[in-house]
Amino acid sequence: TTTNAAAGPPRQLAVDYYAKSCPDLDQLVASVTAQQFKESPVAGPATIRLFFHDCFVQGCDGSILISTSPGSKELAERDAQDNKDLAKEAYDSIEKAKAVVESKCPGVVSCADILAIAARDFVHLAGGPYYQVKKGRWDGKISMASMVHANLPRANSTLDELLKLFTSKGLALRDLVVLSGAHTIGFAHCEHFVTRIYDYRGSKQPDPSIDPRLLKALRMSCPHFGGNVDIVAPFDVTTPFSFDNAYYGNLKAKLGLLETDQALFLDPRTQPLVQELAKDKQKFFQEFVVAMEKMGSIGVKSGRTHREKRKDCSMHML
Ligand code: HEM
Ligand SMILES: [Ca+2]
Ligand SMILES: [Ca+2]
Repeated sequence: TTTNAAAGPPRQLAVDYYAKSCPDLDQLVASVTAQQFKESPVAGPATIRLFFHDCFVQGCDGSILISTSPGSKELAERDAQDNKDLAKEAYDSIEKAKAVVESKCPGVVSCADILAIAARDFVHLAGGPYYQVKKGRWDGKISMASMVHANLPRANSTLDELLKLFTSKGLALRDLVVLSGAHTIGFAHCEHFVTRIYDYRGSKQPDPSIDPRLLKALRMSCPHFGGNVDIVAPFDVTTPFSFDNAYYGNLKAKLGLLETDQALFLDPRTQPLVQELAKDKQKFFQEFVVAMEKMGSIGVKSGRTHREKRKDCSMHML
């Protein structure tokens, strides 16, 4: 075990945290995620991303689920610009799962834990690994839009910037590469890569590290100016709905969508990891599980202040 004097002893998460208080928790959440996966497939990738954005801002504490209080001057995290693209279906999944869990185990399970479980379910439903989720997170009470931007990566962050951010969360270079593999499913709006395909770093030219056919296709979907803001492109052009390791093979073939995706192959520090993961799907799965567990324990709330278990995950209880 490691000592962490400055932060105090880390709160222990445990797979069987609710074994007595809510023994069927995983099945209750699964009944909702399976249904959502069928009815609104966009909920899957969006919920995985929701979990990431929760953990990186104030730790995995459900802070991203809180709604802005009516009449409040300060917006909540979910209304921050960087969270605008998170599909409503993701929040709906968590609300629905919470309602089902509350009906069986009232006042017991945190929203943060439900989000962690739902994210795991959607990874698995899309063909990814199934793993046991450790639980015991408390919900936070603080949710401020102003805290979001500095704690999330940008689509054109450099590898050094990404590393700095991930390291500040206790994640390593390897975790960055492995967790980016979540981009094996899901889509991005044009705004996140439009500069890359028309005016890369002010050159008036596209990024030279994009496959010309992908470039052409992306330009057809996304005009430089005045395009439809709802248009999206898949992160993984080969298997956009399947949670596999194709993402890494794509990076080798210059098929990365964001600058940050392609950077993982371009940088000599991360290229060997990309090569490894492209070759071995099982290895990617094993490492993804470990990295998700690490991400899922960022800033987990302990102590008596600023913690609660909300009845309604979007409710702001101050
Ligand atoms: C490494 C830095 C990362 C950057 C710069 C980044 C950036 C982005 C951007 C710009 C989008 C598109 C959003 C949209 O237009 O709707 C996106 C989507 C997504 N991200 Fe990331 N991301 C990163 C890491 C991660 C991590 C660590 C995870 C989870 C473990 C993740 C999971 C996802 C998923 C699943 C989507 C698809 C969402 C959907 O289709 O609704 N990303 N990301
Ligand atoms: Ca949070
Ligand atoms: Ca895929």
